[in-house]
Amino acid sequence: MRFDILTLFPAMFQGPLTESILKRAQQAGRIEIHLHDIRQWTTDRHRTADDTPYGGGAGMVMKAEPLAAAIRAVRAADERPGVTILLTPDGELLTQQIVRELATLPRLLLVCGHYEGIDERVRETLIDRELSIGDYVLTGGELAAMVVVDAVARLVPGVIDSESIVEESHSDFLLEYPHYTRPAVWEGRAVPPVLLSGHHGEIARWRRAERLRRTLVRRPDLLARAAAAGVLTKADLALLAELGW
Ligand SMILES: CN(C)c1cccc(CNc2ccc(C(N)=O)cn2)c1
Repeated sequence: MRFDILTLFPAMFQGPLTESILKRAQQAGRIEIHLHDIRQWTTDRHRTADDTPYGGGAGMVMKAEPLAAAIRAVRAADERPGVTILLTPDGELLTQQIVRELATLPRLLLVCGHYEGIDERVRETLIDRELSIGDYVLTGGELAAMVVVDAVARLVPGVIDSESIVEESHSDFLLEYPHYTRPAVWEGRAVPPVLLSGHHGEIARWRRAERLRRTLVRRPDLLARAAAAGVLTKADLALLAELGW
């Protein structure tokens, strides 16, 4: 899978995309990440990529010409079809479902807006999809782009061993069960005995119950979605009834 990132600050990506899993994935050729400095497509002496908003108001808006030229040039750099995504607080909220969908694509172009955003005419003509990583405003789309690359890349085959793809959390809407490892007692706190029992059926039941209980307490909204999606079994519903749901 190929990621193209269009940004005014390519240096911001050193670190998250050049270390650990994403670095190894690139070395192994599972993913390619290409960074593009939008300023490369400015044409004036001052390399102007943003300007004041028509109609007045604070902040700056990213200019259409350099951004459009950059998107078109980057798209043309590889024949694989890609989806061009703008990271913006106004976008569709990113979920694991969307991440799974994006991970099936051959290519993603991520546009990192800055300041107060980008000229609307670029959004209308060249942006295929707008995504937000959460309801908060950042100084730029770069961190949001890194989150998208991280979440999507980890689902690309061969990037992490399939066993450790903890797809269950959030794939059926339920939160994770609690995890423990050695020592069996730590500062006087013992690991739940069922986990040391070796009874795999009981362990599975205990884990499912914990996922339901934690989701009920922390994310009742996810529980409602799980019910609507029909992923709760009769046993789940019985247990949730006992918990007062
Ligand atoms: C309209 N506006 C302020 C704006 C428009 C486009 C880009 C930017 C750059 N900042 C971002 C980007 C993404 C996110 C997110 N939540 O994904 C938060 N902040 C801001």
